[in-house]
Amino acid sequence: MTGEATRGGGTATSAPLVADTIAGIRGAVREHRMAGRTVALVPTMGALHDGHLALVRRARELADVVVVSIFVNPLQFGTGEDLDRYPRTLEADLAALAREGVALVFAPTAAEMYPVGEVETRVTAGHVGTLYEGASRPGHFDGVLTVVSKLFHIVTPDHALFGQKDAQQVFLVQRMVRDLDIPVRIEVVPTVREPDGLALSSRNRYLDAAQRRIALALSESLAAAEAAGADGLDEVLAEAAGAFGDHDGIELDYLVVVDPDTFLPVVEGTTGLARVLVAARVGTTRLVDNALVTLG
Ligand SMILES: Nc1ncnc2c1ncn2[C@@H]1O[C@H](COP(=O)(O)OP(=O)(O)OP(=O)(O)O)[C@@H](O)[C@H]1O
Ligand SMILES: CC(C)(CO)[C@@H](O)C(=O)[O-]
Ligand code: BAL
Repeated sequence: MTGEATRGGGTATSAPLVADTIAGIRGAVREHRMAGRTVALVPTMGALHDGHLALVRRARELADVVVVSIFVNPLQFGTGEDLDRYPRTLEADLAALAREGVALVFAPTAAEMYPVGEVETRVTAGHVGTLYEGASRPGHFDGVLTVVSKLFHIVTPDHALFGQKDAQQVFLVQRMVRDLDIPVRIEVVPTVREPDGLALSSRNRYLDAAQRRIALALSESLAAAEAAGADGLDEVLAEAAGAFGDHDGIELDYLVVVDPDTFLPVVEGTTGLARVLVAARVGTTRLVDNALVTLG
């Protein structure tokens, strides 16, 4: 790697090597490959928390070398969304990754990833990409899949890790890998929660104390859904929606129960495993969560 392509820091044994160019990370990965080492990629947008670190820890179990990418991808943000205010905490992120023994960090600029500005060629997420998160954030999943596919081409990992918290993203990434024959194994890591149930999320930083309490409606709605599973879909939806009735200051965006295999909504009378997806706005902050339920 060239000096320009890297930003080290700390001791050589514990601090990750940080590449901000595609050539730099490719060169660093190539060196590990030549030494016969396997590689796992953890794609993130930074502002790291214990959810991200759970992905990193699992990645360390799966491969010899862990690459964490930190990139707030403009392509997956719509007009009026929080691209500009999204938390950027690179120094703290690097310190956390050093403690986790991460070898390599890829932290490119937008100009490095998209040198001509808008990209003309994109991966399309298809019909499921237009539902739920995709309905509220048009183009979001095309942006996610495009950058994830670029990251796969740049890092060429054996394994890539994603959090179950973003369930629709997981489904679409897995399908992209299958549809496009990308030679990477996708590992899904369970959602890490606060002791009171709130799913960890970088966007939780936007919440004040009162909003933080109100945001518990998401995990409470999922707990209500799980408890009502035996009574079937209509009860699950009614019980889960009830958790939002108890709170002012939160606006339900969607609450839906989907078939885990197709990610399409299930109909009343369906039995077996299904996934409840929920999204809500607390003030100006959008939060998502999901859980498995057994229907019938
Ligand atoms: N609580 C969590 N548990 C497990 N994985 C998580 C959790 N939160 C995020 N992840 C995963 O970490 C990866 C990077 O996510 P990202 O950087 O967008 O963080 P985030 O907390 O989801 O941020 P945001 O608030 O923007 O949704 C994704 O695969 C995501 O699913
Ligand atoms: C996968 C990802 C890093 C792509 O930008 C992002 O969508 C995220 O952090 O979940
Ligand atoms: N964690 C999902 C990425 C996003 O909200 O843009």
